[in-house]
Amino acid sequence: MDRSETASTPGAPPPATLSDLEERASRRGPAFGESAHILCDNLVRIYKTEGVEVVALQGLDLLIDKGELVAIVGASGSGKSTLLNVLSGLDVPTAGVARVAGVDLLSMTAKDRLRYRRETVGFIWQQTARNLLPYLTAAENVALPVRLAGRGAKAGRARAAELLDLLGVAYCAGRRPGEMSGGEQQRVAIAVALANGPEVILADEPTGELDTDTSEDVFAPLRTANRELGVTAVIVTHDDLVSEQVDRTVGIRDGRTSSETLRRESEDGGIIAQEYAVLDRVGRLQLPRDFMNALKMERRVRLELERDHIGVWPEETRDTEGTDSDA
Ligand SMILES: Nc1ncnc2c1ncn2[C@@H]1O[C@H](COP(=O)(O)OP(=O)(O)OP(=O)(O)O)[C@@H](O)[C@H]1O
Repeated sequence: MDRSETASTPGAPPPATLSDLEERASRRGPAFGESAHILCDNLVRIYKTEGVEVVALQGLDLLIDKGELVAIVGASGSGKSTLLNVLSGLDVPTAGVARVAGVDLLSMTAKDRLRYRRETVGFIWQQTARNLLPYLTAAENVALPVRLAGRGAKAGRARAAELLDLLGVAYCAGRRPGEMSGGEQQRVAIAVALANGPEVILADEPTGELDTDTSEDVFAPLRTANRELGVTAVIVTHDDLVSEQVDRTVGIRDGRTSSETLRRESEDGGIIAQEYAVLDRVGRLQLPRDFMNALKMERRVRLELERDHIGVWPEETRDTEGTDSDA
């Protein structure tokens, strides 16, 4: 049957014209992650060294809303630092989409990149010595980015006083890094990262060099910055104290986001933590390795759609009751 026949069939809807199709396309829902503050869509980063390729990020998807405080966890080599380097504008991904606070990280000019690193994101490294200039006092370290952004020495001094006070290290204002403890240096480092009022702060193992008590002293100011200044915060960490106190922990495995733990307060004031597998846009998910090992799942699994869940069985099992191994 050709189109002219359809058009002339009495009672049949008229065929769609080009302008109908255009109008329908423009009515499509919002694009993937359109409202997210941080968006990574199918992010790939391949390092090439001496002819050898290492795929550090293999199609990583991540959405973080404005004002969230998120911990990123994963085994050594899973791609956490690579991800932070991309988000901080230090490194450029090989493919995919990376957008932070509306800035497209793949198409920035050198000038945009400088402005992005100076004003949109703040960064805190694990090594305390890397965050601060050793010959400047705490107040001078915090004032420096403000002055570099062209806001003047007076504004820099005022901002330093305000932030050092907020983060509980006002008493360190006149000290150089060598005259402060590791925890104090990291709190000053957070003040430096916040100096130009960034929309996002990124921290790579900020408590990694500290003992448990001092670790709390550093995590608390990050939470303060997140809650009181509304800054979106992403913290890469191995520290349970940090990962267990945020509302959302994202697990990375083999260069992809694999699982998420969401925490919420229960009615009796306790914390309920629920672990989820991450489902990507086309329906792929990674089963936790320990689940796969426990049921000897390899290569292929059998799926069955139930009324309110999907059953997943190892290939050879014909357990159609699905009582023990529903996923
Ligand atoms: N500059 C580089 N050149 C080549 N390979 C790299 C480079 N940086 C990272 N890699 C490789 O990319 C993969 C991911 O590294 P990445 O540093 O992101 O992992 P990570 O999860 O941060 O690890 P860790 O917890 O040990 O810091 C690893 O296999 C690593 O060896």
